[in-house]
Amino acid sequence: MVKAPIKVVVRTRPTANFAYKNIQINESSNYVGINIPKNAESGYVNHQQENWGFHFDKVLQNVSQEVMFDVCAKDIVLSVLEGYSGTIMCYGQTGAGKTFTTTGTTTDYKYRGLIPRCISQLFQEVGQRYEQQITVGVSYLEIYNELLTDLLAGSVAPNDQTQQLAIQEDTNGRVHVKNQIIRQCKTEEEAQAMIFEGETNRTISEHKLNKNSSRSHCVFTIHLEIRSRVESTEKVIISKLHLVDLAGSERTKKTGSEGRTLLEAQFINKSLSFLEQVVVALSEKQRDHIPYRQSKLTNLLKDSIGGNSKTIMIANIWPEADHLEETISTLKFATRMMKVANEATIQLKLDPTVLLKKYEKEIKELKQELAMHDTLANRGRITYDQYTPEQQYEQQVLAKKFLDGEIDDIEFESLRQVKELFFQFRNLYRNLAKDIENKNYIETKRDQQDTIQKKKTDQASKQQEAVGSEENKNGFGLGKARKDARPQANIENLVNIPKDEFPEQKPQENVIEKPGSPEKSKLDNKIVNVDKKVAYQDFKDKEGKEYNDSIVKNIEALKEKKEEIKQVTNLCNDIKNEIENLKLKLDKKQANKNQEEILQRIIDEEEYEIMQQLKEKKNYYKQYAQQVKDLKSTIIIIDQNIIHTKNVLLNKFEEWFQKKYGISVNDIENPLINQPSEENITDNKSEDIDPDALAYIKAKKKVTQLQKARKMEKFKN
Ligand SMILES: Nc1ncnc2c1ncn2[C@@H]1O[C@H](COP(=O)(O)OP(=O)(O)OP(=O)(O)O)[C@@H](O)[C@H]1O
Repeated sequence: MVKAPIKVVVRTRPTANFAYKNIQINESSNYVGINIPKNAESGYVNHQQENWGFHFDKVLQNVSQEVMFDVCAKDIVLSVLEGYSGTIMCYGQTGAGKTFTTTGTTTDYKYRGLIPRCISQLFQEVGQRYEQQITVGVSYLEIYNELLTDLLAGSVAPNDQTQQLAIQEDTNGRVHVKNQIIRQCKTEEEAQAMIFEGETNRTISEHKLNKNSSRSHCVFTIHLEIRSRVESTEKVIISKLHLVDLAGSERTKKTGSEGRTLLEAQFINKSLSFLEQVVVALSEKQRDHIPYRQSKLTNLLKDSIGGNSKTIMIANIWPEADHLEETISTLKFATRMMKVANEATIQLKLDPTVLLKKYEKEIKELKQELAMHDTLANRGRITYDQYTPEQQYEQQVLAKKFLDGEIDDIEFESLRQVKELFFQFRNLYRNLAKDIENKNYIETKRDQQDTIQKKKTDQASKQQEAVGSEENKNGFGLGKARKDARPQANIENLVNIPKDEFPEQKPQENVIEKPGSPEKSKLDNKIVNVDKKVAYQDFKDKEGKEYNDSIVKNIEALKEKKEEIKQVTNLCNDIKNEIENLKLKLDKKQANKNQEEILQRIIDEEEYEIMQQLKEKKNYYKQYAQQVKDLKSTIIIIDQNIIHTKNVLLNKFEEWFQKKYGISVNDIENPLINQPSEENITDNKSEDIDPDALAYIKAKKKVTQLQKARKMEKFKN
């Protein structure tokens, strides 16, 4: 942002009748002095001012058009190409050389004015700025009797009401002219042609002082749109260069205007006096209201005077004795103008095409993200802190359930959770791999022991057979009788206590029992007489009742909670679908918008209604999702309670069994009866199956999975 006062350059019109007695010009000190001797008719006591002295940024006398351009326009053109808007305006009495300065003459090339010279320089610069794509547009307006006329709109009558254009301000306070024609010019020639087109359409009124003088204000504007060719951005720099040829500032009485011309002159003076008021207001620091809206001229030049433009005013004076008053008036106004500070800024706009592409990309990415977050229970609470040990355990339980097939789906709440779950899966995989290794080791050991044991048993049988034949010979036949006495049904009906749930049996490597020895007989008798299932049921009804009841109660509660979570999940899904539908509706509405509506973020009633509904549904979704979350935690807790109580019950049963029968439950090797197949076990049915059987199945399933994993690992290696 550059804050700088408006620059003022004084240009004198060359004349053979220069008022040397009255006007003193010092170009090196940029000074203009005026002396008007006191009127003798005013008497001895005369307060009439005699001398005026003015200092300006530059005072130019008898300079060429080229020098004029170099001093006043060259830098402004360059800064317009940088993105700053600029204004060069010519002010002065009729005939002082405003049009000559602004447009110049068509008779001689060297007399061309600022507008054609600016166009030339601009196109030269544009041709050299390869890294930028610069679009040049031209507009030409005339303000005549407070009416705006577009000089590029064909030939129009000066006061044709239908040609009225409107001055508007956008949301950034930038001034625009509605319905104004901006001709895009690709070449310098095209742009130069616009000057002539405008000139032919310019309204010229007959005037007493100068036939050619204009009674209107003319604003020629070069519009630039600068895009970078190097980086892809939706930002477009927009800048304007106004070249303003103001109407003559002379007073009405002097022109001797009559009728229609008088009306014109009043309008001119009015709009110039409004311009003066704006300048006065801006030059006084304490003034906060600037009366821009009083006239079309001040409204149109709002950016140029006290706004965000780099502005130069050229005060054209006609240094002849006849025009001394007008000269003083022009120089006074010019001095005021020097007190006005402008704050030049680079103006940007967003290119709708690039912006649309960017939005499309953004929408795509957001949709992906949304899909990820769709199940997010509480969107506002995404955090990226580390999971606490409790949370990690929760995720571990979830991962286990998923691996065990207890749940088929995981509702992710955040990316953080996805990450954590991945860690947990890895941990589980590592642990399982270790387990498999250990189990394989134990199994190999067992096989070895079994082989040794088998060999020994075979030997013992042979010996026993030998003894038996001896006994038969003696008429006892005990061996066979004992064998038959073992009740087969009882063996099969032994209680279905999973072996895995009891402590691992230590391999009894050194126990070599002689068949028929007293210890072995005692053990065999015990096994034969104990029905595990009956014993376990008996235990559960009496000593283990408290634990068994707790398990039953928990299983009931689990059932209830599972039903509840099912219902709330359904509700959640319904709301999710409703949200999806509303979003689709909203997308559709937004797709039907035009670019202006998108840029101005215009929302109609229906869209607002959809947004409200969406907000409401999202709140409901949050509540239900929270309920699901709470229920899940409850279910996990109940599940853990069941497992824990079951372990306690089984341990107590083992103690009780040992006490009662003198052996461990594990000493009885028997298959489970009515063993449900793994395939038949589903979450829904699991509550109807004996929990112990279920635990066994799960354990078995786990081992199978471990073995599968092991195989897979071997396969991969
Ligand atoms: N610096 C100059 N060198 C040569 N001729 C000039 C110069 N300034 C003005 N003139 C001549 O003076 C005449 C009046 O100038 P011009 O039409 O530019 O005045 P103006 O201020 O624009 O008047 P109006 O307010 O009527 O538009 C023209 O013939 C123009 O060629």
